[in-house]
Amino acid sequence: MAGFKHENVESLYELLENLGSGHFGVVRKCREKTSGTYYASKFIKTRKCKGSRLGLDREQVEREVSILQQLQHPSIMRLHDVFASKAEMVLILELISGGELFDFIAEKEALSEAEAIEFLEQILEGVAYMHSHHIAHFDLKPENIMLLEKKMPSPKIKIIDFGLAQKIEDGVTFKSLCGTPQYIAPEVINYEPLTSATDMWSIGVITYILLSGISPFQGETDPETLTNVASGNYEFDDRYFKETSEMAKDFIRELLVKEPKDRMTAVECLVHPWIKPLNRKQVVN
Ligand SMILES: COc1cc(-c2ccc3ncc(-c4cccc([C@@H](O)NCCN(C)C)c4)n3n2)ccc1O
Repeated sequence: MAGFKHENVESLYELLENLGSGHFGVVRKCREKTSGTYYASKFIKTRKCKGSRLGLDREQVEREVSILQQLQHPSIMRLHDVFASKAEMVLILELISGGELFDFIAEKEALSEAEAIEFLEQILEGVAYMHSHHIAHFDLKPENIMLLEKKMPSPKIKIIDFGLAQKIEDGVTFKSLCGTPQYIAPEVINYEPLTSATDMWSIGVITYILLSGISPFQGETDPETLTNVASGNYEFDDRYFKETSEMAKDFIRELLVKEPKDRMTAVECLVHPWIKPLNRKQVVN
């Protein structure tokens, strides 16, 4: 993909309906005029000056673009083109039409272990790939996992929103207080160095939610949620986990570990017996 285009995005793309919006900006469906291919276009207002509270830092968006340009994996949404003007940047992205995993879970309340494993294996392959490129996402949550198509027998997932992602450099400490309370790891709250293990905590939380429909650390308020995360205390309430296999609980236990270096890596998760059964006896329904 070339560098940033400076012409008007509408010279090359026909802008269509709004798909949604969020902290990141607005996402619109669009159609590339030359090929007729449909994409998603993410419009991001950039700050006019350093002190301004409106818009995102240009460097922050350039970092997201640089990270996306390094990632080509089936589980990670693809960046196709980028436009930049004085006050706005537009990312042209692979169109993902199946909605958020968050909504998929909400409709089903909880998934079977086999369904959860099918999603998690794809998420872990994408995360193992990004970690192998020394990139951490730092905002993994069901809202940032989208389904490529609705109603497919085996839905394909896409990880989106790399707005908080960072290159993890050896010897370079990265700390941040960003993220969503119920998914962030204890080291984020304690303002300690963040690493790829920070993503693995979030995957433990996502797994817990996929299997139960409830969130392990969710409190009545954000401060209460953060206190629960910092304590690392959670339980497998029998009302939601009585049918859950010990193997699945072990998988979660090996991720929701306060000490980052003691958590499973994405590669270790992919060979955990719950994800990759060693024999038929270990296969879950
Ligand atoms: C690259 O970063 C982003 C990509 C996207 C993205 C990429 C491809 C794509 N195809 C369809 C959509 C889409 C469809 C419906 C709603 C949304 C979005 O507004 N909500 C999903 C994002 N989530 C962060 C709430 C996005 N998207 N969204 C959304 C947010 C991002 O920060």
